[in-house]
Amino acid sequence: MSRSAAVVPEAAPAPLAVAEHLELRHGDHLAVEASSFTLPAGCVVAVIGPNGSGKSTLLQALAGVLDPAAGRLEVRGESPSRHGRLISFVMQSLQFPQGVPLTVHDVVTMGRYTTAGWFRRLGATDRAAVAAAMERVRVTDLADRHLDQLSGGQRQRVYVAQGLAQEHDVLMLDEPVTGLDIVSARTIDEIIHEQPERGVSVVYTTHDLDEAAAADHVVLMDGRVVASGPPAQVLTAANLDAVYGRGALHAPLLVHLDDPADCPPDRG
Ligand SMILES: Nc1ncnc2c1ncn2[C@@H]1O[C@H](COP(=O)(O)OP(=O)(O)OP(=O)(O)O)[C@@H](O)[C@H]1O
Repeated sequence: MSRSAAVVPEAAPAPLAVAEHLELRHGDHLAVEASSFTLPAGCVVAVIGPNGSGKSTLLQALAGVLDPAAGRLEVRGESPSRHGRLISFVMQSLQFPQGVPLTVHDVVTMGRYTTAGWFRRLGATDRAAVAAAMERVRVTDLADRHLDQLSGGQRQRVYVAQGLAQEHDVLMLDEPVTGLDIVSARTIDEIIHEQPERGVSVVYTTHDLDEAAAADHVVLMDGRVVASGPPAQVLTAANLDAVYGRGALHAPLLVHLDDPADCPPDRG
């Protein structure tokens, strides 16, 4: 008796994050009004919007350092605060304290402790992860310099190295290329886009429309999530007019859309 193989529908990949009527506050200030969206996993997600539109606030909530004021937010099916140690979060370099007497090597190594455990002695694997991260962002030659002796752009690269050294499978970066020279910005951009092939999901904020257009998924913000989806659906003239003002920006040329991303389809 011949048996035909049952056709099992492929399960939809689990999203990276799901928000329903999410509200975010800093004290009394409502920074992000009720927003609902879904972010795909294994992709590069760019968050874009004007100054003060809530990008950093949203990233803080996704990274589990700011609790929702209302609504629901899940990252990989759980409250993000439960993932604190499983997400690499690179803040804007301006938000880091100045005057801390640490070397570049110390700062990158600190990132590794979030993976290894604060009270554990770091082993060969940890040291290799630190060295590889410093090499990847080209700060190895700065290893013994104090942070205070670095330019803003060099410091920014050190913090990206700290995020990479953690080797978590979610990497969140707040304006990682702001203030970087062309070569450094390109290096960070390459690092961001090589993460999905390593199984790492990336969420990062940017002010650069072309960068957002090159992402797999875009979140457009203006005090709330105005649109969330593939760049061609989000970065439309109508959406950009609504957020930045009529005619202020031109929708980018979305050439990469002929080359579909390997991301799961948007369900947001
Ligand atoms: N710690 C804070 N306390 C009070 N209000 C805050 C705080 N951080 C941010 N805000 C306010 O929340 C809103 C969103 O700020 P957020 O930093 O998320 O914007 P952003 O889009 O990242 O801006 P930018 O592009 O300038 O970095 C702004 O109105 C801002 O003034």
